[in-house]
Amino acid sequence: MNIGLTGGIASGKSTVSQLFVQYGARLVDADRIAREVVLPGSAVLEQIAERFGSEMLLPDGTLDRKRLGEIIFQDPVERRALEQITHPAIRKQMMDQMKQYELEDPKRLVVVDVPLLYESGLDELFQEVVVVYVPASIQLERLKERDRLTEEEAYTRIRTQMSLEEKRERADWIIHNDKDRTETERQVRLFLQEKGLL
Ligand SMILES: CC(C)(COP(=O)(O)OP(=O)(O)OC[C@H]1O[C@@H](n2cnc3c(N)ncnc32)[C@H](O)[C@@H]1O)[C@@H](O)C(=O)NCCC(=O)NCCS
Ligand SMILES: Nc1ncnc2c1ncn2[C@@H]1O[C@H](COP(=O)(O)OP(=O)(O)OP(=O)(O)O)[C@@H](O)[C@H]1O
Repeated sequence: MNIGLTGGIASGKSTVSQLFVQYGARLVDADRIAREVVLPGSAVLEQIAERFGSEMLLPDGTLDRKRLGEIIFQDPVERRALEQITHPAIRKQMMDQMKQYELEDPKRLVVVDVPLLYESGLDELFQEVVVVYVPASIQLERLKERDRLTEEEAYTRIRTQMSLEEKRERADWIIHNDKDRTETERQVRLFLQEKGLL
């Protein structure tokens, strides 16, 4: 079985993914793939340098993620341009990994963590979509704290994504991550029990 796991920025997707892994699932992580497809020497990194300028590369040839982030989270045109370059490669790699894991062990759960799952219209690819939900105030606080952002910077990033309320409405299953990690783990176990996976 496969599930698509999504939510908002800093709502707790990685935290919940790791819990699924603890209970035996295999994980496909779109953020991680997004980092792999821009490694030095890749066609994607070359296209980014062409479109955004070679000043997007650090002296060691890797992508200056902070600098590119400052541009794309503020400007929808630039963001679209980056997505058009990166998303096809990310999607292909994601689907390849998912299919390979399913072939290797058809009974084992495959969790695919995709931040922009609904925004990119990928919900039909998965048997079920699980949304990791937190109220907006907690999302803002956790994002500010984790990424050392000001209130304004954190808001700007949150606003680039579909609201968590809308994602929650579309979800097949919701995991509430506003309490402590033990409570979140209880909900992960409940999901696995319901699906006969625990
Ligand atoms: C702009 C980049 C270089 C900034 O890197 P940085 O290391 O600061 O952030 P990181 O990649 O860890 O992303 C953190 C979170 O930002 C959010 N985010 C990233 N890209 C986008 C986007 N295009 N639109 C909205 N939210 C985004 C996601 O919630 C993600 O989990 C990077 O996010 C990127 O390459 N984005 C384009 C690829 C993409 O869309 N990735 C996200 C889904 S696969
Ligand atoms: N139940 C919780 N209680 C307290 N802090 C939490 C909880 N769950 C997650 N966090 C913290 O909130 C922050 C965001 O969590 P996490 O990194 O899992 O989110 P994410 O959705 O994967 O983020 P991104 O979209 O940026 O990849 C982290 O600093 C994490 O340690």
